[in-house]
Amino acid sequence: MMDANRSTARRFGRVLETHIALPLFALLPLIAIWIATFHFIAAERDAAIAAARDNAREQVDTYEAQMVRSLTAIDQTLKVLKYAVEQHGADGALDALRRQGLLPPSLVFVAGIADRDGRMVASNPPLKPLDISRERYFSVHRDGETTMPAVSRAVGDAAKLEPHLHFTRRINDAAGRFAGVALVAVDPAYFTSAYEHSREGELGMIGLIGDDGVARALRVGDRVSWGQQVALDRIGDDAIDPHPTAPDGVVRYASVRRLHGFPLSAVIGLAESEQMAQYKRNRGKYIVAALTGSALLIAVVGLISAWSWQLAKARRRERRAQATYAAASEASLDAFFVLRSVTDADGHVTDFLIEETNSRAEQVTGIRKADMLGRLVGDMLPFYRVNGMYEELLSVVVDGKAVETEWQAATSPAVGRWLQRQIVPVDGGAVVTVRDITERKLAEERIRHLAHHDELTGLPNRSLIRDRLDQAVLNAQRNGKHLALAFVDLDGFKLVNDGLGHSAGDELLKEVGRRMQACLRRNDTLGRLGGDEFVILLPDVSGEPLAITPVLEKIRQAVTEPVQIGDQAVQVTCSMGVVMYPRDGDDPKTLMMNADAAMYRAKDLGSDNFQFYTREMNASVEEKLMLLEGMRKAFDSTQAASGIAHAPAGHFFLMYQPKVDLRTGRIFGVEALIRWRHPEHGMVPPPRFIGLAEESGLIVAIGEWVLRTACRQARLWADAGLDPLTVSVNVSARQFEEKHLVERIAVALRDTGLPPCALELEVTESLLMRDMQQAVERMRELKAMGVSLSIDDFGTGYSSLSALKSFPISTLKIDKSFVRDLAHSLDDQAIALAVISLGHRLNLRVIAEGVETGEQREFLAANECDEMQGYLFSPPVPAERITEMLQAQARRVA
Ligand SMILES: Nc1nc2c(ncn2[C@@H]2O[C@@H]3COP(=O)(O)O[C@H]4[C@@H](O)[C@H](n5cnc6c(=O)[nH]c(N)nc65)O[C@@H]4COP(=O)(O)O[C@H]3[C@H]2O)c(=O)[nH]1
Repeated sequence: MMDANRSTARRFGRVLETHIALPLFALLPLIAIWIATFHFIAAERDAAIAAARDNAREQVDTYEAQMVRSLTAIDQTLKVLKYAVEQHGADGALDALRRQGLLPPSLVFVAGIADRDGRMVASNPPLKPLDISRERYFSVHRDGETTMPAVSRAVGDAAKLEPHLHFTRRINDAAGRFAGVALVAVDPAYFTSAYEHSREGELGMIGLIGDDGVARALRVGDRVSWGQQVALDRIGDDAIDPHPTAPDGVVRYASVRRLHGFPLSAVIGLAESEQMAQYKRNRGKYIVAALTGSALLIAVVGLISAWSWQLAKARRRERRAQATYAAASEASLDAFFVLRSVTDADGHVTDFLIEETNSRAEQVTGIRKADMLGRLVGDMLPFYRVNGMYEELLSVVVDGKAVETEWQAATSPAVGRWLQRQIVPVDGGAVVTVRDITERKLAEERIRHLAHHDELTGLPNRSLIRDRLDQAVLNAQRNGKHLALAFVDLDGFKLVNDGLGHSAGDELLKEVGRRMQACLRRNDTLGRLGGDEFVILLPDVSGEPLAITPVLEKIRQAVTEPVQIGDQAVQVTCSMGVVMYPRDGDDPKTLMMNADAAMYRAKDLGSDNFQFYTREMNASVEEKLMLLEGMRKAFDSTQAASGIAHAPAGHFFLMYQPKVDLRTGRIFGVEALIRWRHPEHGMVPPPRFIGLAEESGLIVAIGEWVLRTACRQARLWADAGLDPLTVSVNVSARQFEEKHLVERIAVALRDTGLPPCALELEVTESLLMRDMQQAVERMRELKAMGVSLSIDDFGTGYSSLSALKSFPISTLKIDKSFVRDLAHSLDDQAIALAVISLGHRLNLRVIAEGVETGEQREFLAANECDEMQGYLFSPPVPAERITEMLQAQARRVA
């Protein structure tokens, strides 16, 4: 209902708008103009008609009077002629009248006398002989007396060729008998000479019409005619209606007067076109004036309406825009303020007045909208003169350029929130929009943090470290200072990660990160490159490596402290490679490369230490490349020359180290150990190239070659009838994890014909811990095949006892690092004893490697270690030497 009312009101309001109302109102004067015009025209026409009628009447009256006078004079002449004839006879009548001066002027009138036979007997002026006996009027006169004279039609005759009218009267003799006719001949033009152009116009008609309806004289303009038939009955006395009239059919206001005493009527006709000409001219003028007035009115109204329509349209558009803007700004998440500049007497802007705002602005300012409108910003927010906002507004208003600023609010209710204001100049002021961008800022901050930090530890990541290093190098360059960069790699982390799971690994990394961080100063950077690799940047150090040794040692020790993860305490160490700027490189890339090299050197040197970079380290990187290339070549040529007992330089070959039963002293097996004689560098020890082969993946192919060669050799020994031997082959992690390991071993055994029980695979403790479940499955398959397994280097890793229980192994090997100081180190003794008793408790045989001295052997034997291998008995030797040993042993037994 309300809506309907509102829309009606709106429609009504629209009607009242000038561009609609004005044309409507303009119709009134327009109609008035035309009513008045037609009224004037009608009045004019009536007046013109009335004037025409009056004219016609007046003129016919005048004409009538003239004609009566002329005709009476003619009739008088006739009567005089008649009397004279009766008195003097036809011959003397004219002379008598001439004498008396009673004859009419002969120029205009011809007075004549005809005898009873119709012959013209006398005339003035004298005429040629004329006979009128056949004229109608003659017979009329002959046949009887008439009261009025007869008037002939205009005729031309023998006496006078030009047509003329005969006015006649009967002449009687003394006895009253017909004696002839008195005649006056008159030119018809005589009766129309009263025609005046000024009165009758060019088309006016004036004339005498006989009672027979035939015109005796008729003049239109200058032309005089006669003889036409004129319908007198249509011409009334009052010339009421104009109608077509003789002789030309022109429409005339005509009026007729019957002439008393004559068989004639006087007729006046005034041409309607001439009588109404003035009226018509005036009518044209009125219409032109009305048209001009209307056109002017329409033009003015049209212009005003168009202008008003444009104005209304613009206003409507503005209103709609304002409504849309108001709705949009109300719904907007941005606060907005429409500010009008307030100026002083000199025209300088001194403050800004709030003209419009929205509800969001209430939330941002904490001030009600009603309290803001109409107030000066300076009164409402006094601090705006000190926080730069006023200057900004001023510059926008003065320069006419929009500005955008982000700031953190320092006052409530938005205190602490990030806001963005945009000031846009408008006519007479500015519009300020304020947006809360806190969420965006936080998200940006978070993205920035994520982009530059490691998610797990929250430490700077590679890109941020690189940034800081770049910055630190630049600073050091500029200020002539030094900086140190250390690459830290955790030793044994993989074991924890693989053995205890990734979350344990993650915990360990976080804890180690925290500890290292605790050892550093605030402007040092600790970052994580990924995996178990960390980086430490000490941006401001003295150029002396010794000066940073304490902090490095502190870090090393902090890392080494056991870490409690769940119910288990784990321990890792770290290897650090350290470089100094500018000593070890003058750009970030070189520094990082060299720190990496130094870190690898620390690893090579047995881990749990830090190494300062030296030039030689890079050489070892080159050496690695050289070794890799050499290994590839060596492997190819070894393959090609397979079967040659003593391999030439550049080939791989195997040496065998006997394994001896500690109780009996008999050789019961051998360990196959690979050897590589480099063509230029001579013998390359396995620790130098096995890791590289592992890294490059070459170990899989090399390992298979070792396996097949060792099996073939064992088969040769068996075939030679020597004591049964078990050949042990080292299997590296990469090899062990290789998909087809079990098949490859089966094929090698089948190809060489070696019984599976004669083969033992040595795997390292750390290898098994990488993926315990898969490792156990593999071992079970191998055991099912008949191949035995032993754990190499036992005691160096983190094998849990429960894990060890589930491994299907037959032998535990005590690492030579524990055997080395067995005679003196109580710790090593304890470890050896623990391994022996653990092995025995799990029904495993225990073998000690690296036995070099009798003391070591005694200790091991005394503590029930089962087997041993080491230089004490024999270093690794070629196969032939083993053959000899076995033969000697056989001989001893025999
Ligand atoms: N100090 C000392 N050392 C002794 C003594 N007796 C034997 N050794 C050395 O101890 C290492 C025993 O091998 P490992 O622990 O399996 O350690 C091996 C093994 O892990 C790896 N390796 C050797 N050959 C192969 C192979 O064919 N395949 C794989 N995957 N690894 C191999 O290289 C390591 C080193 O091999 P080698 O240099 O041949 O070094 C051998 C051997 O020469 C001793 O009384 N005192």
